[in-house]
Amino acid sequence: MAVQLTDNTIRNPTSAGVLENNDNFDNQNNHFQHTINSDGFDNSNYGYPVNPQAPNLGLFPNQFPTPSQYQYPNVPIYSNYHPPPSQYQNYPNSYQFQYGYQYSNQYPNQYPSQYNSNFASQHQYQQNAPSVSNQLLHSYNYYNTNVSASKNIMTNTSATSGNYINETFDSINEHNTTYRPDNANNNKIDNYSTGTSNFTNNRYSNFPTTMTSNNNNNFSGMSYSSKFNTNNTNNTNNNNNFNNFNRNYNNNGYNNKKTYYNNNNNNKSKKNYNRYIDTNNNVNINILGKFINNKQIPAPRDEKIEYQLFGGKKIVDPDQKFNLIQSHDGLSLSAINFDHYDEIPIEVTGENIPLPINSFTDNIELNNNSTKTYLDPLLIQNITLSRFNKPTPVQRYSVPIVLNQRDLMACAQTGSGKTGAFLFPILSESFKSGRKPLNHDNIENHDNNIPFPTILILAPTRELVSQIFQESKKFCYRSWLVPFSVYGGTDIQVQIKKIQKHGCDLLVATPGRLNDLLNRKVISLKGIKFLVLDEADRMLDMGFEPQIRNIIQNNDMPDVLNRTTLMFSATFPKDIQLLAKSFLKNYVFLSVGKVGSTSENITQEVLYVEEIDKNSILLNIILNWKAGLTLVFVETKKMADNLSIFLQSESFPAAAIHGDRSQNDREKALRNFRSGRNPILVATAVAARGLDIPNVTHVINYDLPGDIDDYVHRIGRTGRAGNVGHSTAFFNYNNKNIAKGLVQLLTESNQTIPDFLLNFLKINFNNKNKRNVSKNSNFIAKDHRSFNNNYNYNNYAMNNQNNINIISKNFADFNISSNNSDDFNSFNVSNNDNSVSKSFFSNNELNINKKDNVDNINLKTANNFNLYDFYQNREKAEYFLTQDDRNAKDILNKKSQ
Ligand SMILES: Nc1ncnc2c1ncn2[C@@H]1O[C@H](COP(=O)(O)OP(=O)(O)OP(=O)(O)O)[C@@H](O)[C@H]1O
Repeated sequence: MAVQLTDNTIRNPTSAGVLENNDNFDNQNNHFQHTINSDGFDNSNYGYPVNPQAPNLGLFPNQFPTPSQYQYPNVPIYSNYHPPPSQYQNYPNSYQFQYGYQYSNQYPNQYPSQYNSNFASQHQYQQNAPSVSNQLLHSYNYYNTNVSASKNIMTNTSATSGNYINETFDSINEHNTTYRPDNANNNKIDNYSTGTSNFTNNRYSNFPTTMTSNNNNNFSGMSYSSKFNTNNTNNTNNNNNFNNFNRNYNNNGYNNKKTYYNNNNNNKSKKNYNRYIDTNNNVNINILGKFINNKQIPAPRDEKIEYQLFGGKKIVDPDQKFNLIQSHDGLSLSAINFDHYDEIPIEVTGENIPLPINSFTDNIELNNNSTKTYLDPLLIQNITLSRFNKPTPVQRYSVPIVLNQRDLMACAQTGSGKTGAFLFPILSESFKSGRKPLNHDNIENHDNNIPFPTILILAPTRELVSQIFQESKKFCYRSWLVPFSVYGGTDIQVQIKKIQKHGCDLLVATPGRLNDLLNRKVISLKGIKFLVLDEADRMLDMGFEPQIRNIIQNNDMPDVLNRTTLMFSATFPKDIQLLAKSFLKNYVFLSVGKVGSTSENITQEVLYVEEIDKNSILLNIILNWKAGLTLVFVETKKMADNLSIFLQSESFPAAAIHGDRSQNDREKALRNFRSGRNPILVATAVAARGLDIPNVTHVINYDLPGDIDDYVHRIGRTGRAGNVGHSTAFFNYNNKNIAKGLVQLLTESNQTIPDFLLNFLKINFNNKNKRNVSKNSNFIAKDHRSFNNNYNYNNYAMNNQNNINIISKNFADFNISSNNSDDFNSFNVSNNDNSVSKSFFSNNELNINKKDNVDNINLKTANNFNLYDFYQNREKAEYFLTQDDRNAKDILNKKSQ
């Protein structure tokens, strides 16, 4: 078959595969229609681009026109094609360009963005690569590429799985690029005679295996993983400026050491290199400080370890707005913008709340005796090495609260620095005061081989434990504390051996593995001074609560009065707050508001997508996504596997992470995601909380979770620490349960609410149950104790019982609290005769007579006040209270007048 060519189409001039004259442009469908003769050409590699003026490029080199023959005189803008016809969406997959020169600065840049993002997928440029910006490139091959002077290639671009073979780059500029070719051989990044090459903020892995003649280059803010070997023949590394140049290849060696040190005039001071990051639990005893005569003696500084931990040159500039930080794996850098942080509203409730600090070096008021303290100087040094210039809001408040020995329940945005908020005060205090002295009995019974940590941090997932451990290592540097982490999926015997060999003062653990170690009696909790529950609401929900209770109450950990207990999360539902109180004493509740902070930094989009359409819509989104890492959440492990296989079959470098994968596979998937090797990660809820991965630019809720708090944590994997991010959620009827919460959250975060979602609410909930959607709600969670609100009925709710309060009319809000846990002793509602509870209620005229129900909800005596049982029987209890709703409400209102 033959079709018409338009006049201005440049014909393939070669003898093989000449197009016939009657090829033509289809105006109606806006694409170039042509068919190829039976000459060996394949339609899939032929027929695009859509530009009627563009040439048709053949598949084989000898069918290519010479460069001059396919210059585009007037490359049209395709902005009218929206959305692009589906047949163009894959343009130009599987193309091979022998000469790419004419494409630079012309074709890709003028192509509309929806095409651009797809540009160069699986392409081979055998000569002269084009300039490419904001692209997601995968399977990108450069052969024998020559880029002429001062071309920007790969700006804000993510390139993976490419081949870079025999290249010569002449003065190129690369910025903010993730770059992971598979086979990078014999590459030259040279400056011949023209300007200087600039490489800034790029992430490289597996590249280049060999790099020669590095002259006058400026490498700054770079991260390389895998080998970066300049140690080859004719190597003349002169006058290069390696600034903040981090390499991480997991202890595989430091191949180019000799080269760097032997060459001339390189700004190569050792401290500009990060040679490797030790991701293992190995303890380097050389950097352990001592605690002698009630004083910490820090170990001497060690440059090598400092580069491992903190990754490069210290940047201390008090005036700079942007604070460069390094990721946990040393693979990338990102900037924190603190501009909005001062506007964030903070609500702190509780008794005698200590004043916040404004800088890490501020004096801290101690309430007890009006003396002052300060953060330990060693800790401040480590904070400085981490390039944290000033505390985030949650840190400003938590530091003095904890140093005043107060328990804390803190609720702050995802990515707002909660890890530092608990580590800083705890470590500072521990640096100053050492281990908890064991009492006589304890010493006698203490087996020397059994470590008794001072600090216990519990977190719900292995990955999060590992991340907190990495952070702990930084801030414990040179101190007397040995940090250690334990989590499932790893050899427990190896862990036991290590922990017994090195000891352990700061333990980060998942509850399951810690219970296992406690059962084997290889660790003791009797020295615990500080207990932290990170992601506390998750830790106390139905899944984890029994394990947590076992660790805290059924082992040898000091009781609540003899330890400091801290709970952190970005979400704190009311029922969990009630439950949590049994682990806390007279705590301060800290809520860091959301306005102007992370929640607005994340642009949230909700699309109506039926199940059957999810895959194709996902593909479309990924194809059109700009640079960065994409995290896709699904509900089931099976779905995670299936979806990642599907994406791989579509040539997308995706991996899956979920609880059924081996720990090795989980870690590998995460590592490859962080490094950009697999820039798409399909995950179950296992990756929803806490993980701090720089460069996650897009979170996609392929399946929405059932709970709005889970949604908050999931989208919080992007837009971290003041950076911006984007989230897309696929919504359909199956997500009915989350609709109201979603609308509320979108409203509160100033996001656009799609009409379909509002209609959905109207139809399905008839607006009757619509929750109060308030734009003014600046806080994720409120303190649900009495003094947090206007209904403060101290001395009222219960005769002779101070501090026992009723704050609201329904059971979920029905809150019995005490500022003094001893009060519970007299609050003996577990008596079967119900006398105390009866008198409690009748004194307050609440008139609740159903004593059977009181028995059923099984409130126990004060010392062992078991809100868990209370919670378990919630359904019954709710019934019980709603009967008397009206009375209760009336009385409360009366009293508040
Ligand atoms: N004071 C600070 N200055 C600069 N960077 C900081 C500071 N505190 C924390 N960061 C960085 O901000 C990022 C987010 O911190 P972190 O992981 O502690 O957040 P988070 O509040 O625990 O988030 P999530 O709720 O998701 O667990 C990290 O990369 C951390 O290194």
